Amino acid sequence: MASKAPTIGIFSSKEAIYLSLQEGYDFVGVRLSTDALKQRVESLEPFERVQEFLDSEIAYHPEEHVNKVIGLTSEWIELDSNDALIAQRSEEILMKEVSFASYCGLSSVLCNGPKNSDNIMQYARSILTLLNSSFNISLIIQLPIENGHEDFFDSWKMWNTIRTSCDYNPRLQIALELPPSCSPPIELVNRWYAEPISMVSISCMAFVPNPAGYPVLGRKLRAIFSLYIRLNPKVFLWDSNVPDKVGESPDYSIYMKHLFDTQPPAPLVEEFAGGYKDYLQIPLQPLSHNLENITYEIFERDPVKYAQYEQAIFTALNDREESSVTRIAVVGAGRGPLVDCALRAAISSARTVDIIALEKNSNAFAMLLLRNRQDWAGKVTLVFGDMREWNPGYKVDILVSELLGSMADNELSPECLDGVQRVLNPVTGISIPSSYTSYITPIMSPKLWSEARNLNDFFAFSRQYVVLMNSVDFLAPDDEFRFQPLWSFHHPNDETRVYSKNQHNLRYAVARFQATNPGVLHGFAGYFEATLYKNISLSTLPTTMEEKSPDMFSWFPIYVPVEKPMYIPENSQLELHIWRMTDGMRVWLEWAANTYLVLRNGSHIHLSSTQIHNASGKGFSCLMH
Ligand SMILES: C[S@@+](CC[C@H](N)C(=O)[O-])C[C@H]1O[C@@H](n2cnc3c(N)ncnc32)[C@H](O)[C@@H]1O
Repeated sequence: MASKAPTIGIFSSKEAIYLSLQEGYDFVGVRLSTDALKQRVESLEPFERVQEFLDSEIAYHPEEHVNKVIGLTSEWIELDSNDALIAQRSEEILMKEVSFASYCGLSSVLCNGPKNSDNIMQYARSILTLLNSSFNISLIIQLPIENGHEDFFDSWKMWNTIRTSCDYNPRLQIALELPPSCSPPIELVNRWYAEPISMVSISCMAFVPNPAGYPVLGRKLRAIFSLYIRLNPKVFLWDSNVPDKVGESPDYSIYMKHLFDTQPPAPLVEEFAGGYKDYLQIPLQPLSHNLENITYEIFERDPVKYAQYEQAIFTALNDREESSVTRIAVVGAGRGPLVDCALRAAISSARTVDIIALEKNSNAFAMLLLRNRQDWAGKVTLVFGDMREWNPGYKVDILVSELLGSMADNELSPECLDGVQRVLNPVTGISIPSSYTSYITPIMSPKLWSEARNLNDFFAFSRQYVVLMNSVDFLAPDDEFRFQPLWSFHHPNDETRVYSKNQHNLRYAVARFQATNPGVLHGFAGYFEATLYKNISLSTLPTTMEEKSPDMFSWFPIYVPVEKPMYIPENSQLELHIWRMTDGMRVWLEWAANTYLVLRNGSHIHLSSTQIHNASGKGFSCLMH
């Protein structure tokens, strides 16, 4: 279900505003000028200017419902006309209409989209002039999801040129028009989903009567619309007859609200963290910082992660001699949820265990002391300190840890576990997790990229961000190569390969992706899979999470941004170079991307490259101490 109540509006005249609102609409779209303006403009000599509007040319004046009105600019203007005079007059009129709308106190106006891709730069320049001449008002450009051109992406390409020319101005938004007979491919539907759609516009002609005579949308339109509902856009119904009295016009608003109400429930993660959609968070550094109580509390709300750990410990215990006593060390125990898992697994496997809980955060350790007294009857051995310096004088059988970040190793699990594996029985010892692998895919997301830029921080594009991704489109086709593995870590590590200054934990990977459709690279999305024990795993990877750890929401993906968005033409290859670097004190990522055009004969032409981001970890690194 959409998270907010829908906002539904309809075309109206100034006189019918009150009536339309009484009919149940949340806003109305009202013309700003009348046909008299068009007639006067057509009769002007080429050297004459439009000057001020005449009384008969103004269709709207400020009134009490001004906050529920969207101004509709003149449909007949053509910023992208081949005729220079028409283009110039159009810009003049649009400037006047927007200025008048702003004076009236309207917060947004709806403008016709471009029609002529040959003159798209002309259109874009006029829009930028308009944005620069107004400060409070948003320009919503109406664009069809597809414009009937042979190239399905033609309408999107025009938008992309305008948006890029206007330097991603946040007051430039889209009213995505869903024509009654449209049948766009899913790649195009998904592409628009990543764009700043503030409105979906549907002609009232698209409604057809159902058997009971009520207006409804056809199956295809309903399916497309149902996806965009998740963006909480305004819905604008146009082509309607302006009613003279309440109850006269068909019940479009009731039907649209019904459509919102009958959407399938949102994924669990959205119920839990819907407010965090597309919100950039700097990754935690649980090794060098002490986490707050609330952070632990949020971790502990995900039942799936702990169920998987419990199952892994249970299976590992079952694999041990029935009569043996198993020493389990939970390292980085936090407030103790994995200790609970180990205790429950011991009961269900009927094994005798000796549990040690180690934690270096003195605040969380206070909680472990309390829990040991209140919940564990003092049976758990508590150790305060850094696991890398722990010298218990005995070996443990199972080492349980959860030190994973959104790209698996980015919270320095490898560095911590390398340091503590000395205490693991070298022959039969088990590490839970036993391995993990990071995955990556290129993404287009004007939203995430703009959020990073709006941080106004010199190092904004040197960091990675944890994000519940929503306004994102994948640039690689939906096949087995969309998400590519970068590197893995295994525990216990082969000690002969542990070098000084942490050099054995350096990694370098090159991932190559085909892009069949055009797009813009705004960065990469990172995920991980972890094997806890045998076939018991955790996954945040969209292709395997359903099978391995369904409904787990402990980790959002990571956004690895690129500083300059890079246009990706159709049939090109995208190459990511990514390094996990370390100097023995810190660990950081560096990354860069290249694009190549793939010719029919299979040869590649280099198109462009990004800089290497975060060189020497100058912008962002994780401290090892
Ligand atoms: C992601 S939290 C997990 C907490 C808990 N095990 C859970 O699953 O809810 C990681 C914990 O490991 C601790 N930690 C990280 N590095 C550590 C180290 N080198 N030695 C001891 N504790 C560490 C942190 O303080 C934090 O409490």
